[in-house]
Amino acid sequence: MTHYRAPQNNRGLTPDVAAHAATSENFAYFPAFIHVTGKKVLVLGGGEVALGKLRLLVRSQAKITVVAPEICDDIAVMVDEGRIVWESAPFVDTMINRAVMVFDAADDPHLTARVQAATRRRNILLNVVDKTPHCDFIVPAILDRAPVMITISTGACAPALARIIRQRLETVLPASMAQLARIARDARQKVAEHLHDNVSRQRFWTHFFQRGLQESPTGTARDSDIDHALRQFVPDGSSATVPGGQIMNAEIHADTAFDLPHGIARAIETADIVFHEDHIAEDILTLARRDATLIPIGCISLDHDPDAKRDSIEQQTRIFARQGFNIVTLTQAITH
Ligand SMILES: C[C@@]1(CC(=O)O)C2=NC(=C\c3[nH]c(c(CCC(=O)O)c3CC(=O)O)Cc3[nH]c(c(CC(=O)O)c3CCC(=O)O)/C=C3\N/C(=C\2)[C@@H](CCC(=O)O)[C@]3(C)CC(=O)O)/[C@H]1CCC(=O)O
Ligand SMILES: NC(=O)c1ccc[n+]([C@@H]2O[C@H](COP(=O)([O-])OP(=O)(O)OC[C@H]3O[C@@H](n4cnc5c(N)ncnc54)[C@H](O)[C@@H]3O)[C@@H](O)[C@H]2O)c1
Repeated sequence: MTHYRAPQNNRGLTPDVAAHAATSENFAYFPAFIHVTGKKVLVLGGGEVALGKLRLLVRSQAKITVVAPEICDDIAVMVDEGRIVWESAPFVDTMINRAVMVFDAADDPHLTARVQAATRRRNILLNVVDKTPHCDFIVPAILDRAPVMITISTGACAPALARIIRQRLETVLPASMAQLARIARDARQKVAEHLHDNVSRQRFWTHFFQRGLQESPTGTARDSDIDHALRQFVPDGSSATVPGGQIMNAEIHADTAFDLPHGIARAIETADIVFHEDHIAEDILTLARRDATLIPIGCISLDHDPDAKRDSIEQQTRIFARQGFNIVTLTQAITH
C-alpha cells in the first residue's frame, strides 16, 4: 500500500498538478498589497481622475502630495483638511525623491515621459492612469470591506470586466466579512495562547469564519463569539462542532468551480487532503487551501486492478481521518 506524507505547511502540489498549473497563462502583473503607512506617495494632476486615486489613498496612512497647477474643489477640501499636501509649482524630478509610488493623472504626454524617466532612474513604481504601456503597476477594481479588500484585475485586458465582476460580488459577499476580520485581528493572540499548534489554529479559524459567515451575514458578529467558539472547540477534531477528520467522496459533474454544489465546494475548501482524478478541472482544485495536500489518484499505481485501487484509497483516507485530517476524494462523473 502507498503511504503519503501528512499535509505540511506548504502547497502540497504534486508534480502532475504543478505541470498542469505551468501550462496555464502567465501573468505580467504580480498581485500584492503595498505597505504605504508613513511613506510618500505623489499624485500628478488635479482633476476628476486624480481625485479618484486620492479618495482611495487618503484612507491609507500615506503621506500624499498632489502636484498640479490647479486642483478641483474636492481635492481642495482634502488640502484644507490637512489630509494631503498641494504643490502648485511645475513638476521637477526631485519631487519624487523617496516616494514609494507615483500616480500620473495629468493627461500630458510630455510630462509622462519625464516622470517615467525619473521614476525608472530611482526604481519608483509608476501608474499612468489608463495608459497601460507606461504603467509599472495597475490599479484593480476594489470591493472594499476593509480590512478585507477583494481586488479584481484582468491583467489590464478588460477593465470593464473587472468592474462588472466587482459589481456582481458586491451583492453576494456578506457584510460580516469586515467584522469577522476585525474580531480575528483582536483575538489572534488569545487564540494562539489557547491553541498551541498550527493545525488546531487553522481548524479553529476555518470553523469560526465558516460559521460566522453563515450565521451573521449581515454583519452582526461580536467579539464574544470568539470566547464561545473557543469553549466549544476540541482540537483533536472529536467535537461535533469541529469539522475534523471527515471523509467525503464526491462525484464531480461540473467542469468549473462555479457549477459545483455548495456542499462539495465547502468540503474542498476545508479539506486537508484532496485525492482527485486527473480530469478534475484546475479551478475546482484551486478551491483547496494553499496548504492542503493534493494527491492525483492517477499516481497510485494499481491501474490494472480498479477494486484494489479503490480499497487502497479508502484505507488511506481512513488512516488520515483517524489522525484528524479532513479528506475529500473527487472522481469525475461519467457522462453518456
Ligand atoms: C479597475 C479600474 C480601477 C480604477 O480605474 O481605479 C480600472 N479601470 C476601470 C474602469 C475602466 N477603465 C476604462 C474603461 C472603459 C472601457 C475600456 O476602454 O476598456 C473602464 C470601464 C468603466 O469605466 O466601466 C478605460 C481604460 N482603462 C485602461 C485603459 C487602457 C488600456 O486598456 O490599455 C483604458 C482605455 C483608455 C482609452 O481608450 O483611452 C487601463 C487600466 N484600467 C485599469 C483599472 C487598469 C487595469 C485593471 C485590470 O487589470 O483590469 C489599467 C491597465 C491601468 C490603470 O489605470 O491602473 C476601473 C473599474 C473600477 C470599478 O468600477 O470597479
Ligand atoms: N475624466 C474621465 O472620465 C477619464 C476617464 C478615464 C480616463 N481618463 C484619463 O485620466 C487622465 C486625467 O483625466 P481628468 O479627467 O482628471 O483630466 P483633467 O483635465 O480634469 O485633469 C488633468 C489635471 O492635470 C493637471 N495638469 C495638466 N498638466 C499638468 C502638469 N504638467 N503637471 C501637473 N499637473 C498637470 C491639470 O491642471 C488638471 O488638474 C487623462 O489621461 C484621461 O485621459 C479620464
